Amino acid sequence: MPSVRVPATSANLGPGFDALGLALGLHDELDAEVLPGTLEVHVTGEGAEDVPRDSRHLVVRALAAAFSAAGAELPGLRLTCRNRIPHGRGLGSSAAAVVAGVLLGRELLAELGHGPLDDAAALELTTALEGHPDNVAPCLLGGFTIAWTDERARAVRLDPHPAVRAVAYVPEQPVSTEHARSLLPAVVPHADAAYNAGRAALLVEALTRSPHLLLAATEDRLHQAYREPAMPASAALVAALRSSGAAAVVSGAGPTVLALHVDGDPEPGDAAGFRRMPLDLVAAGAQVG
Ligand SMILES: Nc1ncnc2c1ncn2[C@@H]1O[C@H](COP(=O)(O)OP(=O)(O)OP(=O)(O)O)[C@@H](O)[C@H]1O
Ligand SMILES: N[C@@H](CCO)C(=O)O
Repeated sequence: MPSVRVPATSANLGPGFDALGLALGLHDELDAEVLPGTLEVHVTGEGAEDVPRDSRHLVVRALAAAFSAAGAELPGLRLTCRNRIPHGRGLGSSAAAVVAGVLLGRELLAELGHGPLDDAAALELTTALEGHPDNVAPCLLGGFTIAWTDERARAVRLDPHPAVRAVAYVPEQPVSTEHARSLLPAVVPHADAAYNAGRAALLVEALTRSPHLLLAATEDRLHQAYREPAMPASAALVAALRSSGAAAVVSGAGPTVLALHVDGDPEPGDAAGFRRMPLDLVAAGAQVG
C-alpha cells in the first residue's frame, strides 16, 4: 500500500510572486490502496469537517489526473488522509494535496504495471492542477525553490542558509487563493515590476548565503498591498513584525504571515488573533513509502 508524506510550503516570500517557495516542517500523511468497485475517502485532522469524501476530493482528482496522463482508468480505492496543514491559509495545503495524489497515483500505476510518470511529468501535472508552480515545486523537491514556466513547468532547488528560521502566524479564518488572486490587477506599474525583480534576485542571495539581507530582500509591491482588504490583520502584523526587524511576508496567497529570522536574533513573539507556529525549513520534499 503506497504512502506519501508531503510538506507544507510558503510561496512568494514577498517579492517572488508565483516563483519562489520554501518547504516547511509540517506534513500531511496519506496512503492509498486499490479496492475494486468502490471509493472510500477517510480524513482526519485539518479540513476533515469540510472536504468532500468522493471523486471531488482534491487528492482523488489528482490521482485521477495521474491515471488519465498514463492513459489508464482510475481503479476503486481506499484513500486515507492524516492532515496537519491548515486549509486556505497560505501554507500550500492544495499543493500538498495534488502532489500527494499524483505521487500516490504514480506508485499505484507502477503496481498495476503501467509506464513510469517521471519527475518532470509530476511537476508538470501538479502545476497544471494547482495553476502555478511555486508551491508544488518545494513540496516535490524540498528546500528553497525557484520555479518558472516556459512550454512546461520547471524548477531548481537550492539549500536555504542553515541559520534561517521561520515562524508562521496562522489566523482562524481562511481566505481562498482564488479570492486572493481575484484582487490582483492585470497590469502593474513598470517601476513596481522593476522593484520586485531586484528584491527577488536579492532574496536568492539572502536566503542562501547572506541572511542579514532578508529584511530588504522580502519587500514586495506586486501582490501584498492589493490583498490587504481581504486580510487587514495579516497586513498589520506584517508591518509590525517588519518594524521590529523580522523579515515578515504574507505566506502564499495569505492570510498566514511568515516571519523569517536569523538564528541567534530575538525570535518574533506571539501575536493576538494568530496561532504562532515555529516551523523548520526542511531539506526533503515529498517522500513516498
Ligand atoms: N488535504 C486536502 N484534501 C482535500 N482538499 C484539500 C486539501 N488541502 C486543500 N484542499 C482544498 O483546497 C482548498 C484550499 O486551497 P487554497 O489554494 O485556497 O489554499 P492553500 O493551498 O491552503 O493556500 P496557498 O495556495 O495560498 O498556499 C481547501 O479549501 C480544499 O478545498
Ligand atoms: N503565488 C500564489 C501562491 C498561492 O497559491 C499566489 O500568491 O496566489
